[in-house]
Amino acid sequence: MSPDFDHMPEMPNLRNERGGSGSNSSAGSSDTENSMGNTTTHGGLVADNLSLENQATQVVTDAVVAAAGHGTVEDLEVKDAHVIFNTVWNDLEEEIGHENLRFTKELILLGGAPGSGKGTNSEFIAKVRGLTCPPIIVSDLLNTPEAERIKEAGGMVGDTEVVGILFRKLLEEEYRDGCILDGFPRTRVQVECLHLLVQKMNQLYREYHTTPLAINFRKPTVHAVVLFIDEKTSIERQLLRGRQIAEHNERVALEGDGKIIELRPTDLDPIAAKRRYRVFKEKTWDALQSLKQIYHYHFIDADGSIAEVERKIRTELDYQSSLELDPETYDAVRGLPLATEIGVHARQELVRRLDGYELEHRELFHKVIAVIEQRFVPIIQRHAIAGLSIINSEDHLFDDPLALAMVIDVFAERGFRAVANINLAETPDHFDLQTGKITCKTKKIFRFQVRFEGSEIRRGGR
Ligand SMILES: Nc1ncnc2c1ncn2[C@@H]1O[C@H](COP(=O)(O)OP(=O)(O)O)[C@@H](O)[C@H]1O
Repeated sequence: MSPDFDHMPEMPNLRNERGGSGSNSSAGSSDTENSMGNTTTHGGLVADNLSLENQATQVVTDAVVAAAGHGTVEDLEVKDAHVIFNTVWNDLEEEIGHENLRFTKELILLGGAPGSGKGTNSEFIAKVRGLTCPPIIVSDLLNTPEAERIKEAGGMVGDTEVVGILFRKLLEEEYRDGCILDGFPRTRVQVECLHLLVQKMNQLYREYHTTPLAINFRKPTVHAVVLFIDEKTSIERQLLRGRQIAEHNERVALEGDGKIIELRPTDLDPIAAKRRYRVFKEKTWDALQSLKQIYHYHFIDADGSIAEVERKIRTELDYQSSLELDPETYDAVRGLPLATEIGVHARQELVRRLDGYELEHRELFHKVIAVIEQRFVPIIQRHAIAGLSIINSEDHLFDDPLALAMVIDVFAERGFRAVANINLAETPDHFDLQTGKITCKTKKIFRFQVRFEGSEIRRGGR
């Protein structure tokens, strides 16, 4: 196995192959082409589809900024969350009494970008889960003048306020069997507060388990349902909602029948709608993803018609419950990504990686692009009909694994599917007449397979 791979960053579609001296690797210099891909592989390391990026945007809370330099962002957020949680919890306990801290049995956390369909699908999800109470729409709970002002600007209300109001709401009798939380958690601090709440609920369950009050303290279950849409769809749907509500309110004003619905300024202004989506991406997305490590996690690709999304939600919820995995088994596999999730994210991650190359490795990136343009593209053009080119290169540029990853990503961005192999070809270099020992020279050959839609040529004769 090539030692290069010991230090190789994660990269997509990169294979390491060791070819013996008999391999068909082209030993010539520069880039060569080959129309047959018959490489010999000997137990090479395969590192397919691994992501290069590890650049998740960090959420920085006010407290973190204030305390900068005293620990990691995560540590500080956990501390923040403990302070917030303990304050809220102690207040509640004092106000209503320990044995009245009766929370819900089943929490369904409904998350997703603005416009992803949380409001649209919450009734359907309630039906599927057999819940009759209305969803708790967290942003509707936040209606103090200060909170309204923040919401109108597309920002997020402070964690202390959200957690305080929400926990109080969750204690209402009608949510005892379960409830849908539309729009919580939205930050990592809120995720931490949720963990602490679930811990307390579990403690209460254990405490009252063998007492006559046990029915009020059932073991909680938590499901996270995450609806995924991209930025463009998010903005389109926010604006669509704005138009629908404006039309509805006009009708109500004209006919005097029905109720005026609150119209969010961000639903009328494309720039504000975009800002709202960005806030979601920076602060909420990672927080939602982290839920899959702990709770039942349902990722839904929410692109498509309302009926299609409903179908996906039903399939996902039915599927997970029909598996009836033992909790320990489920715990063991839950951290692995779902196939649907990977497919949907692939494009976004590619964009993020490409932008990262331009920002952080500009010189190498432009060298790679130049090689592709000047040496690879002419070869590919000659194989336009076959839709497959195999290009061998000995360019030392590719000694850097990042350069190989760049080739694959650039091709992917342009609609090609590329795979890179490294062949180590050993050619006899020296023959010792006395001992009979042959010394070989190892040559590294980078082989790129580039696939694309070939051209249909109608054969003559008809
Ligand atoms: N699958 C869908 N296809 C088309 N429009 C949708 C879909 N889901 C929701 N919408 C529309 O998008 C807008 C925003 O949906 P909403 O449920 O209010 O999103 P959220 O609560 O996640 O912000 C609404 O006008 C809704 O009718």
